[in-house]
Amino acid sequence: MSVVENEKDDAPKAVAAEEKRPRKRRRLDTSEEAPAAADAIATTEGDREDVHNIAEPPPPGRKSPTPPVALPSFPRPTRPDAPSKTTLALQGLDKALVEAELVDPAKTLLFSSELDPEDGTGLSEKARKRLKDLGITELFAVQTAVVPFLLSPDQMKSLYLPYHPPRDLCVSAPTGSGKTLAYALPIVEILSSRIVTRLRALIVLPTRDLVTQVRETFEAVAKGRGLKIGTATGQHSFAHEQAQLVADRSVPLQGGSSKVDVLICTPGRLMDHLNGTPNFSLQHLRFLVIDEADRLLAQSFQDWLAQVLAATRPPPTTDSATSAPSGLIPVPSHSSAIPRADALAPAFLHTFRDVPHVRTDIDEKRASSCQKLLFSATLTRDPAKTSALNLHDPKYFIVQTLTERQGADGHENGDGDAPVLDLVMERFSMPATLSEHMLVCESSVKPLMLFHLVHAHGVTNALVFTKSAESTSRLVRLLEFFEAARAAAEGGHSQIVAHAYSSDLYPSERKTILDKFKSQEIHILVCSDLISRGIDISHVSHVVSYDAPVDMRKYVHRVGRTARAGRSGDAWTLVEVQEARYFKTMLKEAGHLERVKRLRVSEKDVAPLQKAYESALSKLKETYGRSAT
Ligand SMILES: Nc1ncnc2c1ncn2[C@@H]1O[C@H](COP(=O)(O)OP(=O)(O)OP(=O)(O)O)[C@@H](O)[C@H]1O
Repeated sequence: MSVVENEKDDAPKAVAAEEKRPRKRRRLDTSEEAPAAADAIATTEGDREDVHNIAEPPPPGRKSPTPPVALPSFPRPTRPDAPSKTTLALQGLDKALVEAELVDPAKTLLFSSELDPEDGTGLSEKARKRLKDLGITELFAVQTAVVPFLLSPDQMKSLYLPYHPPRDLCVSAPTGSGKTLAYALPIVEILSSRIVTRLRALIVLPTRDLVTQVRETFEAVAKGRGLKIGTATGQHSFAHEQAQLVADRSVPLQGGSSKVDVLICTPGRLMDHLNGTPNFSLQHLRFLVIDEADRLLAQSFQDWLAQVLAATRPPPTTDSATSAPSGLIPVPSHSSAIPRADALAPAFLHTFRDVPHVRTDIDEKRASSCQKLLFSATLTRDPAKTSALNLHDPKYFIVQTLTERQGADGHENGDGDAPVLDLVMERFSMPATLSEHMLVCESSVKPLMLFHLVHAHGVTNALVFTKSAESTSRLVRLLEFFEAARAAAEGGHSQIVAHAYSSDLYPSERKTILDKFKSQEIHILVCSDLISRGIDISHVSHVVSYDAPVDMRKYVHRVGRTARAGRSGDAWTLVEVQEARYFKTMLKEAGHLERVKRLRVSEKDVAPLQKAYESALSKLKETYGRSAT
């Protein structure tokens, strides 16, 4: 009984189980109908509906008809197109860099000497007048972008922006395009509103010579604006510099005690003051300029960048630091310094000793007001280097000739090249007024080739770059012997005066030599890469790379010593036969090979100089007591 009952009970369950069990898969029909039905299957949406219709199960009671003839066929998966070079090059880049604003180097902005809010420069009447006195009547391309960016809107002119920190700025613009004025002008404009002196602008440069040069620009622009400008390069004793930079060193002052508004310095000396000068403080910095940024970011000297950035930021406010009552900002460890309320930067006010700040929910976060400005003709795109700067919402400007790849608006054309691509691929922009040549020759005839070029082109204002201080002095001696031999043989010739310029010289000697070169008492300055960056000598008509530069950055900076500020200039590179392939590949990779024309010099061309040259060579051998070639 129980068995029957059980059977009865189980029956519906069995049916249900049967229903749940998946139907047996129908065998694919391979009958003759199949191809016809398969033809009906297509890949369009409409056709797919047909496929579903075919696959409908037969109505109940009917014998199963021919099952679906085939599974729908879909297009074979194909490999996607390989990503373009552009896509690959832009991978992993900072969004800000990808969205860089392109500036046409030909763009200029004429400004009137009267205040004109319409021109969008943001320049005050005083600044316009000063520029006019300096003979500057228009802004160059890089300045048309950077000056308004830093001067407008109006709130950006504040000395402190603790609740609304300013955007940082990265600028890549060709050599001689006026980058110095692009940052000096807005800095002077903004700092001129100050009442008390604090160290508010720090300009870091890689060499002493550049510090001197940038100081001259600042002094020229800031004349009559009441700002104090200082330098720190190690040229003077440390104590002397300390006395120039800091007013009171006797007691520690929390807000520092600066005697200058603007400090222009090399990173090494900056570190010395940061670590060794009492009351030297960077808490009030409104501007941190890193000129020749790619070179300076490559220098890890004493981890200078990290230390400088740390000194501009307010110290953290952790409750665990002291036994301050709950809700009160603890007194930081350096609280032994004497506070002066007005001397502390707003973002540092919580460090004010003995005046605890009651923290509330409506307290706004205060940040450093320091705006970082990076400049170079060969700006790095290395994310590792730029990330160390901790840039705040950076804006990039790239001054670069519009190529055929790009539209007039600077945005990419059909082939997908973004404006930033040239920077990413290290295809640096060169001055349009520069003409470039290379001369491939045996290393033994390089001096003769140089002398030929100098005389054939009547060169009297040239920089000649060599690979070392030793080859600099040998070349200068040889040129002196050559000029003397030539004058003796031919008589009546005015001689070319050459001088070596190297780091072995004392700063005062270097200044004298540069001054003589500027006044054209010296016609040719033979040097190493010491002055290949940044140095601005307007009348340099020729740059000769006597020893070919080893990388593109060096090439760009060397040749950029001529053709500055819209003037024309020539750059020649002497390339030894065995170096030619490497040099050309370097240019090609930088997309620059077509710009550098080949120069050919025949034996006939140099024949008139041969005798004097041989005489000079034997004199040099006597002097050095060994082979001179
Ligand atoms: N608006 C202007 N009008 C006339 N001359 C200018 C203007 N701006 C800059 N100059 C001049 O152009 C020259 C080059 O400027 P600067 O040295 O700033 O170039 P740079 O872009 O910093 O070059 P580099 O990359 O080689 O350092 C300087 O002699 C400067 O006085």
